[in-house]
Amino acid sequence: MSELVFFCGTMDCGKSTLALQIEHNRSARGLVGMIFTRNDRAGEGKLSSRLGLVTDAVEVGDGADLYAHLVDHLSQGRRADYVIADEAQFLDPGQIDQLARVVDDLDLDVYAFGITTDFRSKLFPGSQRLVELADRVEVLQVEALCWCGARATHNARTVGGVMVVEGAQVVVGDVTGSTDEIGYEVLCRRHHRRRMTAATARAAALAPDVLPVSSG
Ligand SMILES: Nc1ncnc2c1ncn2[C@@H]1O[C@H](COP(=O)(O)OP(=O)(O)O)[C@@H](O)[C@H]1O
Ligand SMILES: Cc1cn([C@H]2C[C@H](O)[C@@H](COP(=O)(O)O)O2)c(=O)[nH]c1=O
Repeated sequence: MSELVFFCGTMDCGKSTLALQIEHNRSARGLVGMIFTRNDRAGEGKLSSRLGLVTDAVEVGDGADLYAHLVDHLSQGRRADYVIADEAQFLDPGQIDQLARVVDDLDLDVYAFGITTDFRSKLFPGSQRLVELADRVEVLQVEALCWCGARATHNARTVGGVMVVEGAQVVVGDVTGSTDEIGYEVLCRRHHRRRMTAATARAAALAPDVLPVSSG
């Protein structure tokens, strides 16, 4: 029986790497995948991992019908044995319904990968629909870590290392701490709630009022 599986986790926990491994293992056995993505950092029509692997993919545009795309593809006599959808948080809820229909009506496995919550710890609409519809939700087991060493569960958006809580839900970016630009950092819930990033924790530790006071 085919399945809709949602592989989720924070940013930088290995979702795209797993998507590429699933693709590699199936194509090594002669299966052909249909790979969808949206807004990958490597550019349009790419599925990329921080480990350096990248593959071509179909860029999903606003209003694209993923079920119709597969039906067209198959009716032209072309193959698709399974479907991968990376950056699935950026798909709209209707597109997630279309993926569920691919499973039920075309009998193809669909593996979707994405972050569940945004920088304000609110569900992305696409991820919410995946949680509602998926046969299985798998949280990735390679833990991304907060600067404090705890398991990272939340995604923070930063500007110059400082966590921000205002702005558009979608801003493509990375976790490599850049200076003034918008970036991201994964945090545990405690430090996300306190808006304490690695940079602000470091600054607080160096502040004069917390330096040891000499008794002499
Ligand atoms: N230089 C490196 N050496 C080993 N592993 C790395 C390196 N850079 C990144 N990684 C691994 O890749 C993971 C990120 O993989 P990626 O698939 O890009 O994540 P996601 O799609 O979840 O954002 C990191 O959590 C880490 O485990
Ligand atoms: C938290 C958050 C993230 N994004 C963007 C940033 C990245 O481009 C992707 C996540 O990619 P990854 O492969 O999982 O690292 O999502 C965003 O647009 N809005 C957010 O709130």
